Order: sequence, then C-alpha cells, then structure tokens
Amino acid sequence: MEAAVACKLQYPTWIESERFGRKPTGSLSFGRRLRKDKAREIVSVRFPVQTSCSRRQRSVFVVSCSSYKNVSASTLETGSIQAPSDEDLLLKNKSREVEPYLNGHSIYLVGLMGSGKTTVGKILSHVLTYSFFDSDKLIEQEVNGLSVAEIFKLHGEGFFRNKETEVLRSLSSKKQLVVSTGGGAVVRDENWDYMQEKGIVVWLDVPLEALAQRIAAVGTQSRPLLHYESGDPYTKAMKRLSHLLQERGENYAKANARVSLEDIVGKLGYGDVLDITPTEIAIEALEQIEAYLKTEGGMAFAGL
Ligand SMILES: Nc1ncnc2c1ncn2[C@@H]1O[C@H](COP(=O)(O)OP(=O)(O)OP(=O)(O)O)[C@@H](O)[C@H]1O
Ligand SMILES: O=C(O)C1=C[C@@H](O)[C@@H](O)[C@H](O)C1
Repeated sequence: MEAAVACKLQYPTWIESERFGRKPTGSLSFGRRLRKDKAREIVSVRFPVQTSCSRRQRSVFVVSCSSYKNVSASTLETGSIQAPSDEDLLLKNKSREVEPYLNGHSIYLVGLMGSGKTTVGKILSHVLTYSFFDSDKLIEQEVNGLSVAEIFKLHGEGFFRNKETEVLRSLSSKKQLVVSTGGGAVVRDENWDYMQEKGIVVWLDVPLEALAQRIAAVGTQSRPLLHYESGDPYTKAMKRLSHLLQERGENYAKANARVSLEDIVGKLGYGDVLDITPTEIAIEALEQIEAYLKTEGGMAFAGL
C-alpha cells in the first residue's frame, strides 16, 4: 500500500515530463524494485489517442500498479491532464483580433439562468481587460444586500424587474464592460435600449438538459422562479426552463450574436455539450462578436 501511495504522489511529475517529452498517446510502463521483498512493481500509464480537432490538449490517463508476482493491476488513479496554455493562447489571440472591431463597446451576455453568463463573462472581461458586472449582484447591493430570492419573496418580481432596469440604465453610458445580465432582462424593451446604447448583446444558447443538470448540481434555492415547480431539482429546472424558453425564445433571438453550444460541439467534434469548457465558449463568443461586427450593421454600430 505504501508503494501504491508513493506511486500516486510521484507520478504526476513523471507523467508531465513524459507528456511534454513525447506525443501523449499509447501507453508507457516502467518498473522498479521494492527494497523490502525485492518484488518488482510495475506501473503503467495509458493515454488514449487524441482527437486533433480539439482546441485544448487534454490527456486522459489511467495509472495502475501491480507487483511482479501478482500481475493483475489495480488502478491507482484515473484523470485528465490539461494543458491550459493552448486554450488560453487561442483566447488571447482571438481577443486581440476582435478588440479593434469592438472599439471599446461593452458586451452584455443574455440567456437563461445557468447558461454560464457569469462564468464566461469573467473570462471575457479578464482577457479584454474590461470591467465585469453581474446585474443580479448589483441589484442585491442596491437592496441592502438582500439576495435575489429574498427580494422576490419580500418585494415581488415587479420590484425586482424595476431594479434590474435601473441597474442596466446605470451601466448603459459606460464602455469596456462585460455584463452578466439576469435571465429575464431580455423581456423589457427598454432594457434592450440600455444594453445596446454602447454594447453588443450576446446570447448564450445552451440546451435545456445541460442547464437543468448544472442547476440541479448546485440546487434551486437561489433561483426563485424555480420554486413554483414540484419534483427533484433536475425535473423542476427542466419544467420551468422549458416554459421560460417558450416565453422568451424570441427575445433572446434578438441578440446581436448567438453562441450555440450545440454548434460548438459540431465545430470541435465533441460528443456532448458537457465537454465544452467555459474558455471554449468565450472563444466562440468572440468569434460570433467579430462576425457581427464585420457585417454592415455591426460596423455602423461600432462606428467603423
Ligand atoms: N461550460 C460550463 N460547463 C460546465 N459548467 C458550467 C459551465 N458554465 C457554467 N457552469 C456552471 O453552471 C452554473 C451556472 O453558471 P453561471 O452562474 O455562470 O450561469 P449564469 O448564466 O450566470 O446563471 P444565473 O443567470 O442564474 O446567474 C455554475 O455552477 C457554473 O459553475
Ligand atoms: O430568468 C429569470 O427571470 C431570472 C434569472 C436570474 O438571473 C435572476 O435575475 C432572477 O432569479 C430571475
């Protein structure tokens, strides 16, 4: 067992050096002699063949360990190693390409709750060196630090929507922002006027099943619009989100740019939208923003 633990601690460094030293596919193995019983410990690491279309370099590995006399290997560790530099570099390059077209305009992310507006928004703001704001958080600050769920409960949805419009108005005159908006911000026309005064609106279009899975993973407590449904968190989220998408689908579709996770799966050759990283979504967002800004309407908007 001690030997097993030692392997576990030692191998990540070894795997890393192998990974960069040679193509991380196929399998590798080596052994060493254990001092006490002179048994030979065999360690093997398996890397599957990589898909070349991926924007990231991820190697899934399986580390197993067995003694010489008992060759049935027990798996010590499975996992994946990611080289973030590829994705990060692509993101950086894309942002450099898009910046002149963007010309300082803000980015407003819209989409159903759980679509990743905050997660992706923070990545975009960081790479563009823009300021990040979450409109739900700004509303909470305005209302003495009450949570969105408490605001709904104490003051009602109408009050919350008015605060949301006030917050968007206060941001509308500013440039170089990335704003994660509330899921329902798209329903009021005046909110669109504020968002588009100096900003581009980007819709994160995520399949409902993926949204419901993400929301179920963190629970539905902080999301008051899901409280009316019955069932387990996944079922509650699915029911409510499908209604909301029916109600708001046309509004989301008014966005200047759409980032479809299903399209990304197709582009990158992945099996599932759950395989897409937030950075890959941020890259796609920049690509879609660039495509919009290269249209006649987009160029006129950005003053180019
Ligand atoms: N690409 C992704 N893959 C997996 N999980 C993600 C991804 N993007 C976001 N998540 C997770 O989904 C949850 C919701 O993400 P996030 O808070 O960014 O969404 P949101 O659109 O801002 O939600 P809300 O409008 O409800 O505030 C979080 O737990 C986050 O970690
Ligand atoms: O979809 C919605 O209407 C909402 C989404 C959240 O971001 C919050 O703005 C609030 O819970 C309402």
